[in-house]
Amino acid sequence: MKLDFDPFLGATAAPFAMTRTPYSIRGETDRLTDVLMCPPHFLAPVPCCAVTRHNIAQGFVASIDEAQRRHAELVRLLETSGVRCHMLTADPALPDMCFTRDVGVSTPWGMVALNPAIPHRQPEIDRLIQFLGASDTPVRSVRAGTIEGGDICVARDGLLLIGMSGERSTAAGIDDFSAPFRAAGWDVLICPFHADNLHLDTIFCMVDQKEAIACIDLLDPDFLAAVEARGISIISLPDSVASTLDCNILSLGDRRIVARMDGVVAPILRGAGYEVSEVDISQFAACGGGIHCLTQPLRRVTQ
Ligand SMILES: NC(=O)NCCC[C@H](N)C(=O)O
Repeated sequence: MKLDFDPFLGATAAPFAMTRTPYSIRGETDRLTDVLMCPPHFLAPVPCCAVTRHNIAQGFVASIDEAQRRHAELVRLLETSGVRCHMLTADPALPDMCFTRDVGVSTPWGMVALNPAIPHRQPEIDRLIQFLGASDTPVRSVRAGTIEGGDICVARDGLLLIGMSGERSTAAGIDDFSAPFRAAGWDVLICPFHADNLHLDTIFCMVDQKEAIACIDLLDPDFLAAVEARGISIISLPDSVASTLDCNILSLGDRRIVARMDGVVAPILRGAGYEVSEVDISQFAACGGGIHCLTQPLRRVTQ
């Protein structure tokens, strides 16, 4: 395993892009073939984000049985859709580890192990690196600032979108993560938003190469204008879906979407011509994460 791809920054970024890596993603809505997940055996509400704090105050206690059953349904759905699900081993000391999205990102040049801002999530990075050690994938680590995967959207070839609440992802972390993309000539758009919304993927997700769903009133107007200027149309969602994790969908590619059961997004996307499968994620949503957070895509292929 190669532990860094800093040498491929700058002028040499493009040649590196030509090398083959087992795990690689150029676009968030390309066909998904491999995903990294972790069973929620030790899921517990940690008061580290606004949604979870609210639910704890309402008396929420996680039901592990229910969470395991729903997670297994998500895994079955992905596998029957042709996606290989790779599993991390759950750890009683890591109650948020089922939200694999936040610890790593697959890029055209290999995997990036991120740097979570929340201390109890830091050890999840070691588990990711251990998992990747068994593959031939180059792995680069973010060393400056903090950045979490829920804020990163490798939207499509040449376009990277990053959310910056300043709490989970900071300017220094974003600079470090995005350096290879910039060096390879990608457009990088940064979206400031309120930290109560935790991550960009609670209020913005790509559903196709040229379409996204978004809580437009919670997003920076300049960011939205820049996204639209790049030919991406926005399906507008009400602000209320940020806390229900309804916007937090997973694209399987080919206009196939996995969405929250009984939410507002599934019927809207069906109406827009998408094939939508639904999973009950209420246990996870109460802990601050949805389907996008529960899945870390490792490999997508262009359609
Ligand atoms: N991408 C996401 O929005 N992930 C959800 C993470 C929830 C977890 N309780 C956290 O606050 O880190």
